[in-house]
Amino acid sequence: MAAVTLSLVQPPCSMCFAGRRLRSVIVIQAQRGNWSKMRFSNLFFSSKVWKITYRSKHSFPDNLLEQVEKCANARLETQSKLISKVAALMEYDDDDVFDQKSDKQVKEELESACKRFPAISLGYSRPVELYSRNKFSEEANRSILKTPNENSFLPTPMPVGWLDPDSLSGTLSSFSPEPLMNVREEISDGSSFTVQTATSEVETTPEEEDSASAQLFLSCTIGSMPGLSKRQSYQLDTCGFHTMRKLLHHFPRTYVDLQNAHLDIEDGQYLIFVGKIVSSKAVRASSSFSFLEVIVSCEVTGRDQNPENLSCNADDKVGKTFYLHLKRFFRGARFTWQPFLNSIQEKHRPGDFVCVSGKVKALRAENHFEMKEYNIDVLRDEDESSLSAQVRPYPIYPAKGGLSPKFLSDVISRALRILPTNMDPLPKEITTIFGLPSLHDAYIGIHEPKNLDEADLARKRLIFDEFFYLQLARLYQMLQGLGTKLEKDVLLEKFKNPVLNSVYIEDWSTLSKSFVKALPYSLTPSQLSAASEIIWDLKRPIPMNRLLQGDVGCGKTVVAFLACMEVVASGYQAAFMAPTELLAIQHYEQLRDLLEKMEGVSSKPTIGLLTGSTPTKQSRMIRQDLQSGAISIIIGTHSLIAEKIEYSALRIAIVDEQQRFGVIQRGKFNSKLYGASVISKTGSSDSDDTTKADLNMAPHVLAMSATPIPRSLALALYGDISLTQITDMPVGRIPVETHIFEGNETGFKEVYSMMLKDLESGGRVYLVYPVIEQSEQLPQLRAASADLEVISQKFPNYSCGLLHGRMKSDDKEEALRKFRSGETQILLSTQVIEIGVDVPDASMMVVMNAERFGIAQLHQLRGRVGRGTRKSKCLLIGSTANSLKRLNMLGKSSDGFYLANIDLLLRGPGDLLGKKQSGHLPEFPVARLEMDGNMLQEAHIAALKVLGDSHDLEKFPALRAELSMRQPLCLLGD
Ligand SMILES: Nc1ncnc2c1ncn2[C@@H]1O[C@H](COP(=O)(O)OP(=O)(O)OP(=O)(O)O)[C@@H](O)[C@H]1O
Repeated sequence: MAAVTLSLVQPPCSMCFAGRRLRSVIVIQAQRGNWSKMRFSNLFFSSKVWKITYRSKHSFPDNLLEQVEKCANARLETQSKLISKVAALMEYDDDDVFDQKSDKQVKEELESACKRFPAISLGYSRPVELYSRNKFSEEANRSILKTPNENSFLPTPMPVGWLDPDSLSGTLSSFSPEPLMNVREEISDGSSFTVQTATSEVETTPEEEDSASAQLFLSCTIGSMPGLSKRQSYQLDTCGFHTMRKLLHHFPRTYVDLQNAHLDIEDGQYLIFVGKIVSSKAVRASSSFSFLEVIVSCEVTGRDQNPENLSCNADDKVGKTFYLHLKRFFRGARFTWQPFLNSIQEKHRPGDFVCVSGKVKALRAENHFEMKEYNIDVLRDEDESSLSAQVRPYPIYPAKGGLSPKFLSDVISRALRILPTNMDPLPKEITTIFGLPSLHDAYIGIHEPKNLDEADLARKRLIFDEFFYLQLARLYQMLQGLGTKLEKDVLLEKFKNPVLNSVYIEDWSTLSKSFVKALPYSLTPSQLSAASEIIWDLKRPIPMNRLLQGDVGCGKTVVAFLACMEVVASGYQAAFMAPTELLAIQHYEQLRDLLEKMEGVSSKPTIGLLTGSTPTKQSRMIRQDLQSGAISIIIGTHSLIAEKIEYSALRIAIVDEQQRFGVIQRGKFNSKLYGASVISKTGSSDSDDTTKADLNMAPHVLAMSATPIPRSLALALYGDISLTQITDMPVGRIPVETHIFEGNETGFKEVYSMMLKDLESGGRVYLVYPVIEQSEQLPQLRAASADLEVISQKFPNYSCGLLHGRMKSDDKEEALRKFRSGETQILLSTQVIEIGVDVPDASMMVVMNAERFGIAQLHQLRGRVGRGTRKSKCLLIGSTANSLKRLNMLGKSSDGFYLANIDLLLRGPGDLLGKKQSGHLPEFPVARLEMDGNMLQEAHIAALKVLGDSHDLEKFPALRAELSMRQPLCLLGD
């Protein structure tokens, strides 16, 4: 049997609960038939226990009974002490049961009781505090949760300790609510009844106290919410609703259109009725199951829609009486007690006017409907009915952790009643500018909207908050890293007017100018302005953080090379990090060739290549050269940020954003601050800007995105980054022709014939497959390895190569080299070639099972061809006729940004960015980046405005507190 440990040294509030629990235990155990063992000095009290419990057959916890029994033979004071407990549990005043004693007597009694009942540790709290049910929550609790409406949401005056069936019924099925199991824990855990806030330090002045405490509301623990039983708060807490914020952020999944009842009710409709209770019956169905059935009769009037009655006057209204059977079920022995059943039955009195809303289910009898999930409000009089039966959206909540939607909606509704109106941390100015409701109204609007527009506006505000705090945190963190107010102002200004500054080519370094001269083509206007913008940044003593965006094949790499040249010209080092080894090698070779062609430069930059496959000895030498400054541009993969790598004077890190170079990696580059002593050997510095302050500056970061990321996504991913876009294509590019085929016999026949034609005219063909090996699970997928033989046989006059991720690095490079040089004319590959592979002579891209790839991905693949002057084609083969629809979109547009936006809408950001990158996207509970991207930009502007007004948010303490709560700095990386 469960042992009960009662600690009397608990805080008063918890004692009150401990008492209630103990009472429950006594009642339950007495119900089990042990009531007769109890000895009480007060006969009336004894009979009360008997009355309540006579029907039941439970057993009493031994030790408690023993104590009570022993008490009967003990001294009067000891006896009365225990009886006092029980009496209070049974809601009687001490005075009814025993006489008041002097302090001395009490003290003596306490000491002797401690000896006699080791299971009970007695303290010095006044018993009355322990049992006073009025001290349900603490004063501090109230100071935060108090509102004018509060009283109406305090617990209904049911017998103390009894569970409110209305709110608990839903939870019972999923929890095993064995009341005894939690007794020890609940009694001993008194601390949870004090107000606990999950806030970090919040600094407020006395004047702000009021609003600050209102803002703290959201951080109050769920246990501090008035009107919840300890059990309910425990259940809520266990299911993740630790704070009021968590609870209020359990948003409705959807809303159904709640309409006023009409004459032609259909099964499954959500309707509102106003009517009169006809009967209310609570029935004990078995020893552990009971139910309540309330029948409400409702008169509904309206025009008769029956065609047979069309002869009637159109203005004539007819009436019908509907009977609603509202049913609620209770599982658990304690819900079968007659007093409990009486109490719930009495809550709904026949004759009461009520407003009922919920989903109807037709019963067999005509005009009779059942409602299992419903809301019922008792109206004061019949006149109120017209007011109550207003059409409104009916929120449908998702269940969570076993808590039923009904229970959650009830608790949320209670929380809304005590929501302070002045809880909004956002400055009023911001909400006004962006036309947003206050936070209070947003919570009300999302949970209990009067109409769908209100719900929509509320959602807008909540989305705005999600985006706003993300932006604010990122910008705030950046500002913290800057020293002077001026620097901060300049940075914010730069974000407000992003395309602000650039350096004309005349002012570029000699090295950069010579590099431009060495190019076999002239830069496009877009490339020029991108390079100028970047070079302007490079000349400033603030670390650059820029994203270079441009459609596939637009020529981003050469712009990045120019940034390297500029840095090297100032006597510093540059690191260029590629996502794959293949690309690192490609960039290295491209740069090496261009440098070779460079003329009129006394000392050319020295370059190095470092990847995971670089032999140990060689990599050691490269590391040494980096440390000494002998290498001025290093190209490689992730190995560039390995711990052992030390740079002598790293000034810029260029990163291909395919790998989503997050703040954490950026931090790694930051940790590679160069030592002031060593300056790169190429230091033919034509800039005198190098100051001492420069030497300790974190490197500039230039990220390159081959995926044209819609601006909203870029903001969500980076927030703090400046954008540079290349919007034009090199001159002479011929748009790639896109053809879509169904992967049937005819389709393939046509594809092969087009391939042959292209090969005959000297072209080179990529064949891209979704998988390397054929799989039994997905036999419809063509596999690169398996197809090598088939294709070789089909095109016997041409040689085929194979390239996939499982090959060794050398083999991959060899396969690509052969294809680039023309030794092989057909390259069967997986999507490893999707990123950055540049073979200008390739003229045809064939994608097998194209529906397996995202639109943005296919656009990237298509970008592998048409990079030279040859007319190129892209053939997309869909497995089924159905899959062709989506592929057709590619046929219609070659604009990467347009396609990326479509992909974002169709498949969400995860697919657009690929698993690796989308893993870095923040999670937004209500916002969908693909739908709400515009709001992100508004939030960005708002964050800039707020920080512009107060760099460290000193003017907005509430906002700062909220920010620290929402965005712990550890989440922001670095
Ligand atoms: N202004 C230009 N005129 C002609 N050709 C150019 C120009 N700029 C770059 N190129 C060439 O265009 C091809 C593609 O350039 P690059 O690889 O830099 O593109 P990218 O934007 O990085 O593409 P991807 O997104 O595929 O990585 C290269 O062969 C490059 O030499």
